[in-house]
Amino acid sequence: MARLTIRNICKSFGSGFAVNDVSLDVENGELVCLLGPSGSGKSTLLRMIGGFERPSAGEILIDGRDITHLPPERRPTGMVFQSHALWTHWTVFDNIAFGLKLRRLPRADIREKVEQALAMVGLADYGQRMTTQLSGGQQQRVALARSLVLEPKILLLDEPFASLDQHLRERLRDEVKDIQSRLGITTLFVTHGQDEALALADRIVVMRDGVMEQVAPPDVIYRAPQTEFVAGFIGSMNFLRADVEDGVARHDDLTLPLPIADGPVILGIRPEAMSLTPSERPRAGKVHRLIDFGTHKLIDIDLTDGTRIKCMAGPDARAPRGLRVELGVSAFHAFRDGRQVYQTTSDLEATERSMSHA
Ligand SMILES: Nc1ncnc2c1ncn2[C@@H]1O[C@H](COP(=O)(O)OP(=O)(O)OP(=O)(O)O)[C@@H](O)[C@H]1O
Repeated sequence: MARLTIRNICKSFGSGFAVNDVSLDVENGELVCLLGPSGSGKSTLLRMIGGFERPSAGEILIDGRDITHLPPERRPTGMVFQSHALWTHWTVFDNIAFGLKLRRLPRADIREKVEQALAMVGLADYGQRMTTQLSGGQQQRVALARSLVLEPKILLLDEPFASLDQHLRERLRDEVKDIQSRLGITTLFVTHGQDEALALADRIVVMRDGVMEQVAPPDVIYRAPQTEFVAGFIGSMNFLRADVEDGVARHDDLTLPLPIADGPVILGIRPEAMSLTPSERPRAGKVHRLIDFGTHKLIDIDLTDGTRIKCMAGPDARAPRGLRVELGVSAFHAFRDGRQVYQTTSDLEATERSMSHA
């Protein structure tokens, strides 16, 4: 168990910053997901923590000890990469034992630790196989065991399941979460999959262009996105352009009370916060199509200003194509210049509740 402190860390490649002045504290046993689009600096940040990239500025501390300039092998970190880089001419056992042999542990200790690590990742009987005889998911498990066996204080995972199919990815994700919470190991997990981050993380760091847009538990990120970017990146969000006048936001298809200064605004409304009722108005929004997901339905609506939005409805909902509808809204966010300037109390209450549990 360890505490990780990142202070004002920067990394520039040539003229641009891949990571720009990032500061973050990760608590003992916490699992933090770095989430963001391709090129947002997630891997660079992780690689600096692991010692595979030299920061241009800033400090990295583990339990208060400055490790900024130590090489990877002298850091108490273990890293699992997207491509597992196992030694293909060695057995699974030898792959996992390698780091322990470098540390010159007695053979009996090595055997015991490797067997424990294999059991932990569900490969107890696979020690004598060659790594080429394993599936992609099993190879990633070996990569994980190879890191865990060294008992790192901090585990760093860089999109470890990106190359696996969805089903296997979900299974391994759950297994990693189980192992991580059982061992209580402080973990950073890079992903560009929002589902993965929402399912795994104690806290999510949303990154964009090398900076942190928001750092918060998953439900806070979902319910109280601080920027328009975070709102659009996590979950599904409908964005509507509206104008505020005298505390009311007006859009062709929607009017909402909005106690902020007059002027243009972007409204953000989740599909599950929208409801529909049939309309008599000839210029009301119109059903484009309905997709049945079994547990719920998703209805695409074409609004009069040409925007297409999504509305979530129950499994029995019906909405024939072309039906005119009025929109109802139970919760929404408002953004100006990319920043959140207002959100409804129902969302705020949910956020405050979850923060008081954190
Ligand atoms: N060795 C390098 N030399 C030059 N530029 C680099 C290098 N490594 C990363 N970059 C640049 O730094 C930026 C951040 O890259 P990084 O790999 O950290 O992003 P990422 O969020 O992990 O993306 P992905 O999800 O695609 O892996 C990108 O613009 C990338 O092109």
